[in-house]
Amino acid sequence: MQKKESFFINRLKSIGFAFKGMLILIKTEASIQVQLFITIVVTFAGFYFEISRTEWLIQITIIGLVISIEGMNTAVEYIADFVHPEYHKKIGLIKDVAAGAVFIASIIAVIIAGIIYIPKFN
Ligand SMILES: Nc1ncnc2c1ncn2[C@@H]1O[C@H](COP(=O)(O)OP(=O)(O)OP(=O)(O)O)[C@@H](O)[C@H]1O
Repeated sequence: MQKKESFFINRLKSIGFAFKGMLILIKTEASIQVQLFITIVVTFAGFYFEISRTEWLIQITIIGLVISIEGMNTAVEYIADFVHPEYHKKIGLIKDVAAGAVFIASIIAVIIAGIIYIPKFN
């Protein structure tokens, strides 16, 4: 019983830490703020163009993917700056690769947006 209680309390604490991390990302990361603005715009677009249930699912999934990877990219930047605050070729490579991951998800997001919304203008 004691063990079970501490398990749930620990899980609740973890959710608290994760929530704190999410707020830090929203408050401090310009790229996350831009992505949240885009999220608001495409959410309005989704209602305006009355996109289908499947289109909503895909739209929400890709938004979640882009913002989540952006968050991981920020974490990689924090680690890189912590372990090696000075300029280093390897740190540049690590940050570029992390940014590249966000870029891949963003390209896919733009393609998905095109597939969903371009036909609505025809
Ligand atoms: N310590 C470093 N050594 C070498 N190159 C670096 C270093 N710090 C940054 N860079 C280069 O500058 C780029 C931008 O790094 P920075 O940490 O400023 O990210 P950012 O512009 O804040 O990215 P984001 O917009 O995703 O938060 C890196 O991708 C890398 O090419």
